[in-house]
Amino acid sequence: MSAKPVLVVAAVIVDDLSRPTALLAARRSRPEHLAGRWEFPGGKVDPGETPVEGLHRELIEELGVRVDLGRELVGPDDGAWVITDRHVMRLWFARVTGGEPEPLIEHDELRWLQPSSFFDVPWLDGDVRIVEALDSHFA
Ligand SMILES: Nc1nc2c([nH]c(=O)n2[C@H]2C[C@H](O)[C@@H](COP(=O)(O)OP(=O)(O)OP(=O)(O)O)O2)c(=O)[nH]1
Repeated sequence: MSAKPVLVVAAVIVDDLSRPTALLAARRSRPEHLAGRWEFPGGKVDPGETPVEGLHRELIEELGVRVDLGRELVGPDDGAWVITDRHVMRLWFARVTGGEPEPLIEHDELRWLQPSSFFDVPWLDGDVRIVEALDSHFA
């Protein structure tokens, strides 16, 4: 029997929640096997945290920003997104309300991407279908 998947929460940070034209992608700097690949900022939920609490904490730790959350990007796997054989991810749209995003830990570069350049960067394998699904949400 396989173990229960670990929940990862992440943000699709956009320029405008009601009419997004760009999202903020982050390049991982570690661990080595993920370094150089791009992802949605976020991380694992800690014991005792709700997913939304965990997401706010991760965004402060990783990017130094506070955000307003929009709606969840509901996925096809019981409402979430299976991203690896051990992790399942939930994502929310978000808009920065405090601070300027910086790659503080885990990342070494951030980039705003418009739909025409979504695939200019090499996403983590599990994120590819999420980025594809996002296209229809952008102006
Ligand atoms: N944050 C994030 N993780 C992703 C994405 N896509 C994807 O496959 N993953 C994988 C990478 C990792 O194996 C796992 C999340 O782990 P993480 O390293 O971000 O979690 P964390 O910040 O809590 O880190 P740690 O304390 O365990 O070091 O999910 C994504 O878009 N965002």
